[in-house]
Amino acid sequence: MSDLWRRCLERLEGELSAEDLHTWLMPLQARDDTLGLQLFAPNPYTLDTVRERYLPRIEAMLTQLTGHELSVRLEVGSSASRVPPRPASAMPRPVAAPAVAEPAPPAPVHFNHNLDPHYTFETFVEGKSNQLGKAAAMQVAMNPGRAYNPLLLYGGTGLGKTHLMHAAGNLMRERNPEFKVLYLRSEQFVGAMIEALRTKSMDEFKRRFRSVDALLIDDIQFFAGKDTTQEEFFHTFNALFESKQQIILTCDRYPKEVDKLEPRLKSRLGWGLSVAIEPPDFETRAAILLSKAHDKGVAVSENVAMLLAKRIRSNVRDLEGALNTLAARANFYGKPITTEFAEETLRDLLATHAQAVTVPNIQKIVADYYQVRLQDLLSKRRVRSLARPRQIAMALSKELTEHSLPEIGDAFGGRDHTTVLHACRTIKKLCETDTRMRQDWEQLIRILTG
Ligand SMILES: Nc1ncnc2c1ncn2[C@@H]1O[C@H](COP(=O)(O)OP(=O)(O)OP(=O)(O)O)[C@@H](O)[C@H]1O
Repeated sequence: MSDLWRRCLERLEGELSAEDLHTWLMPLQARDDTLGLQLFAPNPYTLDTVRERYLPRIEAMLTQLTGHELSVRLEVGSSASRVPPRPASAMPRPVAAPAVAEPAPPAPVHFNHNLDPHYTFETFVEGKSNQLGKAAAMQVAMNPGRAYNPLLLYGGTGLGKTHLMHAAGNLMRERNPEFKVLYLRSEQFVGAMIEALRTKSMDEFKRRFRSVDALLIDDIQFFAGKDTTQEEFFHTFNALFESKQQIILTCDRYPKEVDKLEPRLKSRLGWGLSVAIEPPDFETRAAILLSKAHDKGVAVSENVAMLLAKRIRSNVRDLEGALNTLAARANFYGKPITTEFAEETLRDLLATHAQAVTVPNIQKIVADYYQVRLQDLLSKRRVRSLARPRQIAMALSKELTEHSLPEIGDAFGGRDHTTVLHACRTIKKLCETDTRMRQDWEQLIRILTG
């Protein structure tokens, strides 16, 4: 690790909470030379957060440590795989003005340059939860504009939608380097449109968006309530669709359920294929961890991967964050990542994830979710409106806590363990056959573990 960065972290340790430090700054890799400091974030999300929340503080601290203002460059990647920064953008500057970071200018919209090369199908771990999404994204990448148009990937945060979208874009480019792929987050689309309106260059805006071979827009739920944007997107969509240019979109839920999204847009989104990306099961979580660790060159045993996969169920981003924290800590202290080291290092984080998942908490959340009274949920009444939520709460208790069947039965008004077992089997079967049930189940897991 860069010595300068290590000293900067040591100083910041006194200022920031341990959780913030571990989640956002420890996972960064650093390289410094006479020209400046380069920080590598493991993913775009960390990069954005560090830039927004911590960059001014980091810059001020570096100025303090070195006595001059130092150029800090932030990018996604790893210090092992990068060439040194170009001198022109990294000259040390004398301290003339106070070390306050200027707000970052809006990112220009460039074709192709905005695809993350690390997000490929090879680095994507397949499991039951994302199989369909991966297959569809691959199909689209092999036959852009022809397989499914638009392809819409939807599901909770941090489950790999962006990864798959980039993977499709990268594969299109690999198969045809001339292919113009434009990826952007929906906020960037909105920003570009506002800018075009302000500078009266809507024609240029339209031309630019309609001249791509594939348009990839992330998190379209942010279009909700933005009528002018939706109007413009609608026209862009039509133009692309008609000339068989590929559209790939992601959304944090099934678009029909997004309020304030125009009905005609919702209907367009349904023309192609919509695929749900669901939270990965235990085995997939462990496999993802091992694969990420391998990619980052971090030695992690199966036991450690299983420990994290068992305790962190919320989403892959959280899992990856935990791995980055572990890697950075192990590097910092020069220690191997054993299960004891992982337990110790991630104690607070694991406790936060475990906290929500108690049987009483599950009961309360399920009662709220189905709008039944807690005392009714725990009562002996057998009406269907209570029986089903009760079975779900029991099955969730088995899935998410370490309690035994008899203990869970006790917690539900002294029921027999066979009743709990029956509940678990019924819910499992229903999840396989009933979409609504599966959505409820996934949603509840997200609420409880998110
Ligand atoms: N199956 C997987 N295999 C490998 N990595 C994965 C997988 N699923 C998710 N990830 C990783 O998890 C992180 C978060 O994924 P991503 O950003 O794609 O989530 P998302 O679903 O787009 O979330 P959001 O809606 O918050 O943008 C990324 O680093 C991604 O590489």
